[in-house]
Amino acid sequence: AINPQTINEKFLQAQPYSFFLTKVSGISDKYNNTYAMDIKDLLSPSMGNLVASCQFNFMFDIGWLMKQYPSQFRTKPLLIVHGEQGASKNALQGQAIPYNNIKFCQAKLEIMYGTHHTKMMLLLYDNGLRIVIHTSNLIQQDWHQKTQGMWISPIFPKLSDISKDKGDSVTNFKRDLLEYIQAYKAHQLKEWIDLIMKHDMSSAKVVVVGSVPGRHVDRSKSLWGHMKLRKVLYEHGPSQETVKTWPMIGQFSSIGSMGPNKENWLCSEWKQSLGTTKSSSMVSSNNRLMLIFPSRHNVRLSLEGYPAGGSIPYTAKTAQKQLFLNDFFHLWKSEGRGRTRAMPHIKSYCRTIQDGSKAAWFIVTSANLSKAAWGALEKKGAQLMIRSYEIGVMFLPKFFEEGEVFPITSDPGIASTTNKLLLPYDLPPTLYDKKDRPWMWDIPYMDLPDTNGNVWCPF
Ligand SMILES: O=C(O)c1c[nH]c2c(Br)cccc2c1=O
Repeated sequence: AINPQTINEKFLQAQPYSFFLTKVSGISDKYNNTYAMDIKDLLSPSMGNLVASCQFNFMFDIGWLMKQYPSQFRTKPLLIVHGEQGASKNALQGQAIPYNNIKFCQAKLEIMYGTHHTKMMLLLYDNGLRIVIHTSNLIQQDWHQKTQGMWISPIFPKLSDISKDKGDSVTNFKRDLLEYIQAYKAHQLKEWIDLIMKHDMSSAKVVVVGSVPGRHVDRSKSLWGHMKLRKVLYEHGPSQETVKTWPMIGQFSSIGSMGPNKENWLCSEWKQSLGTTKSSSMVSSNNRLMLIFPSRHNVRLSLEGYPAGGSIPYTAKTAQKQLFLNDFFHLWKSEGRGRTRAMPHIKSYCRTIQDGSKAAWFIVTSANLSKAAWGALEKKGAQLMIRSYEIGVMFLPKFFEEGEVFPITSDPGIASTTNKLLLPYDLPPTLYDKKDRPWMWDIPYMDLPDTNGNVWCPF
């Protein structure tokens, strides 16, 4: 049905990829009625009769979050997994004083500058368990006028006790999800680990790509970050022959320090991982890397205006050290999804044919373009150092019975009448104008007013 009327119809229409964007206030309904979910849709009784939930995230407004649950679910046990320490940890716990159903789990962050970026919902119903892996903070403005992504699992049924089958899928979704959650080594997560073990996730078609802080060596080196991506592409990726001229695309809402030049990390180890193909990890330098990141004018003309930039924390100090990135930048454009003015907080990566009609793989994740998120090889490649917790899911054609590549589109109308994977932005990407610059959140923009007639003075 091109115009689904119920949450369930919307969910069914988006299968088998089950990749949605968040609803955006202020754009035509036709861009919100299909392939888009609001947080209230996710938590609605139509999705399942909630028994308990677990919310992994970076930023929380607990009062607002509780209002997103239907009233009958607001007293169900809720575990909040966060990365706050000290005073901000106390402040977060202070927000939950009125709610005696809320417990906390502090993810340990033992490496400097690491953060708990992971955004994931574990939703336990009376008839099974659903996982949502997404990109939105649990604050109102992350669900208002931004482009955010989410993968919504089916309801995984309970394993029949007698079944010896451990309930995993061909993509080892369950094994990888358990390995990720076990890496927290947090006693508050034990009951959720036990619950995951008891459910049948054999229908999961996506691959988990997560990051946990640490200096990972030997077998662990390929469990996380861009080395997990490299391993998955080496085993399940496209043939070198098929994609040898295909560009790689990174799309994100913040950028870390890339080092002194593109050879330091971006176009060496990171690009090598994105460019890995079945049984071959060489990537020819002529494979283009295109980076989609909001420009100053993207932000100025957005629905939120300059304040959208408050969630695009790229600093002038970091930008100044890496002007080589300017050759890679492309605009945020999402005419197909009606979201050109809904600034991206989604992070996604893919490899597509130049004309944008096919993709070899697609990832939606919490991970921005940073060594902290994806990891940096150290000790001559013997260890992968990751600072932050991240999680995302990877779509590979072979697990969706698609040949070697996905047909893709950015037009929901086309997606609804074919089985094409629907992307969040327009392809091919559009280079910045000569004079445009990447958005930086810590410098003033006084010369031109934004959508709401305001200027930006971040002091
Ligand atoms: O992973 C995320 O969601 C985010 C991480 N860091 C942020 C900073 Br620093 C400032 C403003 C927004 C964000 C943000 O949204």
